[in-house]
Amino acid sequence: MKIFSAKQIAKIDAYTIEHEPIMSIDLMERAASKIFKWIVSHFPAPQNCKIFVGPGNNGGDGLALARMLAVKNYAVEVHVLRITDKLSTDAAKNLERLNGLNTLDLYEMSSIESMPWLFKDDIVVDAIFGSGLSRPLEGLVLDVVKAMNASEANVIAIDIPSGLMTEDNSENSGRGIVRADYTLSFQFPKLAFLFPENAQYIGEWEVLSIGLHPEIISSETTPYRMLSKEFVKSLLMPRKKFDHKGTYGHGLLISGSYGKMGAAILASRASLRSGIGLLTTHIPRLGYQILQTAVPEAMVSIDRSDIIFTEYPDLSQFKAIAIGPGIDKKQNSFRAMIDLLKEVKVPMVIDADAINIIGEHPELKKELPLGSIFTPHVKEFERLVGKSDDSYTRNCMQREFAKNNEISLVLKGAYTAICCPEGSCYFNPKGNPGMATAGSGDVLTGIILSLLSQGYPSHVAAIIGVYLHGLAGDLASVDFGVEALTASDIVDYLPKAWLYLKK
Ligand SMILES: NC(=O)C1=CN([C@@H]2O[C@H](COP(=O)(O)OP(=O)(O)OC[C@H]3O[C@@H](n4cnc5c(N)ncnc54)[C@H](OP(=O)(O)O)[C@@H]3O)[C@@H](O)[C@H]2O)[C@@H](O)CC1
Ligand SMILES: Nc1ncnc2c1ncn2[C@@H]1O[C@H](COP(=O)(O)OP(=O)(O)O)[C@@H](O)[C@H]1O
Ligand SMILES: [K+]
Repeated sequence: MKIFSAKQIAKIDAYTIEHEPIMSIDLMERAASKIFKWIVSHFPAPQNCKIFVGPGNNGGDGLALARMLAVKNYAVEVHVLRITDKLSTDAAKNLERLNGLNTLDLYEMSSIESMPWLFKDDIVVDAIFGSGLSRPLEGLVLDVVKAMNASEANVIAIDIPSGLMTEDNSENSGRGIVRADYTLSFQFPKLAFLFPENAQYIGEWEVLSIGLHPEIISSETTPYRMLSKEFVKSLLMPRKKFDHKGTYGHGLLISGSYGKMGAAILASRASLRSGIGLLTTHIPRLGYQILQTAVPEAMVSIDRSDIIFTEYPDLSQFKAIAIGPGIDKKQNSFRAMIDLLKEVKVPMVIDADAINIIGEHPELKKELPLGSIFTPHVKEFERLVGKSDDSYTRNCMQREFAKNNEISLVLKGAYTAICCPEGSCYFNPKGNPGMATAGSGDVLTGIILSLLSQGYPSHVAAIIGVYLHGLAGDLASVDFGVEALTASDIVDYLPKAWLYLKK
C-alpha cells in the first residue's frame, strides 16, 4: 500500500472527482458514511456524541457524520468552531443540510466559554482539521484541543488528529495536538502514524477505503509504501523439482563471542529455517561444542581466538556473508573486520557490533561490498548515521544514507523501515511488542543472510526478511502471548510464517 503526502492526497482527491466522476460533496458523503458505519459497529446507539467541526473539508466530514448519527438515535451535539467566517464549499453545504434537523443540537463556538463538558462515556469526534493543516494550533482551537485532551471521553479523530502534520512534525511542539483514542484515516495511512512519538496522538488507527481512483493511485509515485502480504508474496522465487542445495547458496555467518554464543545459535537456526542451501557459522573456539550440539545442520569454522572474532575462513565459496550478532567490538575484531571488508565481493548483512565498528570508523564505509544491508536499531543507527530529535528527520537521514552509500538500511522498530539505494522506503506492519526481547534482532540477521544466499537481490532479501520475521513473531504471539515470547519462538514459528506467506 502506497503512502502519500498531504499534497498528493489532495491531487488524488481532485482526480477522483474529475474522472470517476463524482461530485466532491458526494465523495464527502461517502467518506462520512464510512466513519458513520465504523461508529455504529464500535459504539452502538444510544450514545452521546459531541462533534467539533473546523472550517475545511475535515469539518465537512464531521457535519455529514452528525446528520447520519442524528437519524440513527445518537444524541448529537455539533460545535462549529468560528475561527474564520469562511467554510469550505462542501462544509457549508453540509451545514445547510442540518437546517431543520431537530434531532441534533447545533452550536457555534467563538470562545472557549462555550466549551461543553465532556463526560467519560461521551463520543467526541475531532473534525477540526485534517490533511489541510498548515500551521500549529493557536487561540480557540488550541483551547478546545486542550479541553478534549483533559477529558476521559472516547476521542475519535477523522482522518488525522487535529494539530498533527501528515508527515513532518519536526517543528511541531506537541502542545496542541488532539490525543485520539481512535484515528480513522481515509484510504491511506499517513506517514506520521508510523513514528513512535506520534502514537500518543493517534491511538489505534484504521484505514477506511473511500474508493479513490485506482488509476491515479497506481500512477502517482511516492518513496513510501506499507508492506502487504500480496506484495511480499509476489517477490518470492519458486523452488523447482530438480533444485539441489547448491541452488540455494552457501552463506557465512560470523557471530558469537564469550558469553554470547546464543546469538550465533539463533541466527544460524533462523538461516536454516529460511531456505539456505548450506550454512557455515564462524565462531570463537570456545563455542565449537555448543554450536555443533545446538545446530547440527550448520558447518562450523573456528577462529584462532577462544573468545572473539579475529579472522575469517576462505571466502571463495560463499554467496553472502552476515557479520555482527554477538561479536563484541574488541580491537582485534576491528582489524579482522577491515581485512574482511577489503576482500569481500559478495553482499553482506551488517548487524549489531559490526555496525558499531563501522560507526566508529566511518572510513570503512567506502569498502562496503555492493548490495550490503545494515540492520541497526535506533541506538546503532545513531552511531552509524547520526542523532536526530524526531523520527521524520531520522527517516530522511536514513533514506539519504542508503542512497549515498548505495546500501539497504533497515531501521528496526515497531514499524521497521527498509530504505533502498534508489530512494524508496518500505514500512513493515507485522510484529508486536513481544518481539522486544533479547536475540530477536539476531534472528532477523539470520533470515536475511539466508535470502541473500539464495540469490534474492539485496533490497528484496531485506523486505522479505523483515516481513517474515514480523509475521513469525505475530504467529508465535497467538500461542504464547507477548510477555512469554522469546527469540527462539520466532525461529520456531518461521515454518508457519512461510506457509502463511505462500498461501
Ligand atoms: N482526500 C480525501 O481522500 C478526502 C478528504 N476529505 C476530507 O478533507 C480533509 C482535507 O480537507 P481540507 O483540505 O479542506 O483541509 P482541512 O484540514 O479540513 O482544513 C483546512 C482549512 O483549515 C485552515 N487551517 C489549516 N491549519 C490551520 C490552523 N492551524 N489554524 C487555523 N486554520 C487552519 C486552512 O486555512 P489556510 O491554511 O488556508 O489558512 C483551511 O481553511 C481531509 O482530512 C478529509 O477529512 C473527505 O471529505 C473526502 C475525501
Ligand atoms: N514493539 C515492537 N513491535 C514490532 N517489532 C518489534 C517491536 N520491538 C522489537 N521488535 C522487533 O524485534 C527486533 C529487535 O531487534 P534488536 O533490537 O536488534 O534485538 P537484539 O539486539 O536483542 O537481537 C527488531 O526486528 C524489531 O523490529
Ligand atoms: K481531524
